[in-house]
Amino acid sequence: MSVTGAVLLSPSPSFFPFTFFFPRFAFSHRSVERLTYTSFRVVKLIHNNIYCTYRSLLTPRQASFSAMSEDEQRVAYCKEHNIHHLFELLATKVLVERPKNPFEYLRGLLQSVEESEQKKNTYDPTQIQFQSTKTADKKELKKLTIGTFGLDNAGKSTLLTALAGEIEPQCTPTVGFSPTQFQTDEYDICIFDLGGAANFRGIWVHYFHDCHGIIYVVDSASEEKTVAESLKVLTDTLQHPYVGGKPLLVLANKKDLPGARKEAVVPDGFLEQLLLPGTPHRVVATCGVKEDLALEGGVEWLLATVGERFEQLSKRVADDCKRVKEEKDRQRAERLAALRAEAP
Ligand SMILES: Nc1nc2c(ncn2[C@@H]2O[C@H](COP(=O)(O)OP(=O)(O)OP(=O)(O)O)[C@@H](O)[C@H]2O)c(=O)[nH]1
Ligand SMILES: [Mg+2]
Repeated sequence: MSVTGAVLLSPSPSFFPFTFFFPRFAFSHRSVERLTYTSFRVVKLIHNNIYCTYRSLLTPRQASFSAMSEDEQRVAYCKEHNIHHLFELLATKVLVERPKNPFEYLRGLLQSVEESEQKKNTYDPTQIQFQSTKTADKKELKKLTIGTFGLDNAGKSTLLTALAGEIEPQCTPTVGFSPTQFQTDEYDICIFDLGGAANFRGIWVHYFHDCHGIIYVVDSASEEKTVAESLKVLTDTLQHPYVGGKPLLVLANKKDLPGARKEAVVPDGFLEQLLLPGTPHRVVATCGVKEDLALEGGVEWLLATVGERFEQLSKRVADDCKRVKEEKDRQRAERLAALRAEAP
C-alpha cells in the first residue's frame, strides 16, 4: 500500500461518511464555511488519504468482510485501524505546528506513517514518528524566516540552490512561492523564494510580516533599464512597514558575466537614504552558477545579524503576524456579514 502516493491519485470520496466516522470533527455546512480555504483543503487531503488507505486495504480482505454491507465494512476497517486516531493526530499536528505549506507537511507526516508501516509490517496509525524541530539533545530550535525578493531572472532560485550545495543553472521561473528549509545547531531556518515576475510581485506583501531578515537579488549584469526597475522595486519593498528596519542583504548577482557592475549596481548612499537609521545592511557581489564563497559569506552575515537581534525581531514578527491575522479575520467577518445581508 502506498499511503502517500494515494494522496495525489485519490478519486473523489464524496460518498465516504466522514461525519459518521469522525463525530468529534463533524463538519456541518456552516462550520465548513468558517474554515479557511487552506484548512479545508488540508482536511480533504487527510480525508482522501484515509479513503484510499481504506480502499487499498479492503481489497485483499474482501473475503472476511463479504458478509457485511459496504458501510459496515468501512466502519469495521476504521475501528480496527484506529483511523479516527490517525485523523486526530494529523489534524492536531497541523493546528499546533501551523506549517507554511500544510500539503508538503502532511505528505511528510504520511510518509512517516508509511515508513512505520514498512518497518513493522503492520499498519499502526498510532505510531507516527513525527518530524521534530528538536535536535538530538532535545534543544528547541529557534524558527527564523528569511524572504528572498528581486525581479524575475535576477537569479534568486539559482542562488538558493547554490547555497544548498547543488548548483542548478537551469532553474525555471518561480511561480508564486517556494520555501527552502534547513537547520543549524540553533536555528530552524526557512528561506522564502518568491517569483519576481511583475504579476507575482503583488503577493510579496503577504510574506513580509513573517520575515526576520531580507535578501534582495539584483542582476548586476542586466541592462540599465532593468537595473533601474530593480532599484525602484527595492525602494518600494524597503518602504513597506513590515520590512523597514529588518536586516538587509543585497546580492549583486551574475558577477561572472562580462560587464557585471557587481556591488556598484547599488549606487553609493542609495540604501542609506532609504533605510531607517541603524538598519543593518550589506551589498555583496555573487554568482549562482559557480561555487562562490562571497555568497556563503553574505548569507552567514545575514543569519548572524538576525541571530544577534533574534528576540527583538521575533517579537516584531509575532506582533505583525497577529496584526495581519486580525486584519484578515476582520475582512472575513465583513465579507460574511455582506453575504448574510444579501441572502434572501
Ligand atoms: N551567468 C549567470 N547566470 C545566472 C546566475 N544566477 C542565475 N543565473 C541565470 O539566470 C536565469 C534566471 O535565474 P533564476 O534563478 O530562475 O531567477 P529568479 O530570480 O529565481 O527568477 P524568478 O523565479 O522568475 O523570479 C537562469 O537562467 C540562471 O541560470 C549567475 O550568477 N550567473
Ligand atoms: Mg525563481
